[in-house]
Amino acid sequence: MTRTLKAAVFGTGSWGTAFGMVLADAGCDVTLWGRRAELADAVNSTHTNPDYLPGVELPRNVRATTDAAEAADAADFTVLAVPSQTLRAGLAAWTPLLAPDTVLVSLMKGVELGSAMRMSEVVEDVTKAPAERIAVVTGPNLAREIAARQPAASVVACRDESVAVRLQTACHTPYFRPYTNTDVVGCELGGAVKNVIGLAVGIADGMGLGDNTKGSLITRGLAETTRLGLAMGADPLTFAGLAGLGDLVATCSSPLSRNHTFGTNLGKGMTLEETIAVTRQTAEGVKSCESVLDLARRHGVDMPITETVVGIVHEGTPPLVALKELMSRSAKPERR
Ligand SMILES: NC(=O)c1ccc[n+]([C@@H]2O[C@H](COP(=O)([O-])OP(=O)(O)OC[C@H]3O[C@@H](n4cnc5c(N)ncnc54)[C@H](O)[C@@H]3O)[C@@H](O)[C@H]2O)c1
Ligand SMILES: O=P(O)(O)OC[C@H](O)CO
Repeated sequence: MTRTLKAAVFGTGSWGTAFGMVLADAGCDVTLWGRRAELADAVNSTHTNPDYLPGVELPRNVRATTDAAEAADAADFTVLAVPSQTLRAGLAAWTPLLAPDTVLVSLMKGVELGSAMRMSEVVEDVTKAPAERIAVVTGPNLAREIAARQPAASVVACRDESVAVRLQTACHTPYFRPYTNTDVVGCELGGAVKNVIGLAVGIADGMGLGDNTKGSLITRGLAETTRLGLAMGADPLTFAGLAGLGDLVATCSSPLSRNHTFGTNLGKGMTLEETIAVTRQTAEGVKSCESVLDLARRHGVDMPITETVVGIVHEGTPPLVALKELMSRSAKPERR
């Protein structure tokens, strides 16, 4: 008889909880770790996460705790689902508690400010685990839709393909179809930069612009993501897949996307402060647009849409002015 796999999920927000549900539906025993005792109690007593996934009934093999050691104990998979900019500090505290040889799984779609590290690099830096034991799950996976068990595909990326296959099996359900990939750099960049492009498309939507603008931003957004990926050693084909185009389309089309919604509010004329005040959950692109631009500069890559988003979000450039600047750049061939 095969042993039931154990998963610890650090982060009881919308994606940590929804992915915990996927793992549980696939047969794992799942322990969510969160900071607040009331939320852990609610998960254990009502089998719901009323703060992040109200109305969704969680499987009975999902439980929650505020005790990081209890969550981490004997976990085959340690899943990390906190806001990207908080990962380093949280993980430093959890590292001594991690099960030996656990596979570390990042669900996060951001780039660290200052270091410009991708999340798997932060995990490696803090835990000193080998890259072969660090995996990434990414793709068009809006948490609310996954929690409703609507069909979706995803990517499980790890440098060691056998580890990716193990995780693929552990999270494969009738509604969640994970594909493996060994291009961790490309998969992570796809996830992080799509949030920035999602902000840009949201801004355009908020300004009342139409589908030509959206199609152009998505396509040119993918072009600049691919340029950065190539400079960083990623496989350009990754960006035509779920971690690239797939996630970009989902994020840029959906009112469920926090990045898209954040952009829409800015495009409608709300200030950054007003927009932050009405945003309850993590919109990674707001901070990561700066670290993505930092990465682009370090690699000598031109990312005009990302630069435009940084201008609007962090430098107070009015969206209309930023758009005019973007459109008045000198003409160039499509493939350069
Ligand atoms: N929500 C989605 O649809 C979705 C899908 C795919 C990937 N992601 C990515 O997953 C990551 C997590 O997103 P989410 O949607 O679960 O965010 P969320 O805002 O719904 O939840 C974040 C969780 O982290 C906790 N948290 C905040 N600051 C913390 C800290 N300093 N230490 C520990 N915990 C802290 C919050 O209390 C909350 O439980 C992000 O990188 C996001 O881009 C989200
Ligand atoms: O709500 P967002 O904008 O963080 O997007 C959620 C997921 O990343 C979509 O795949």
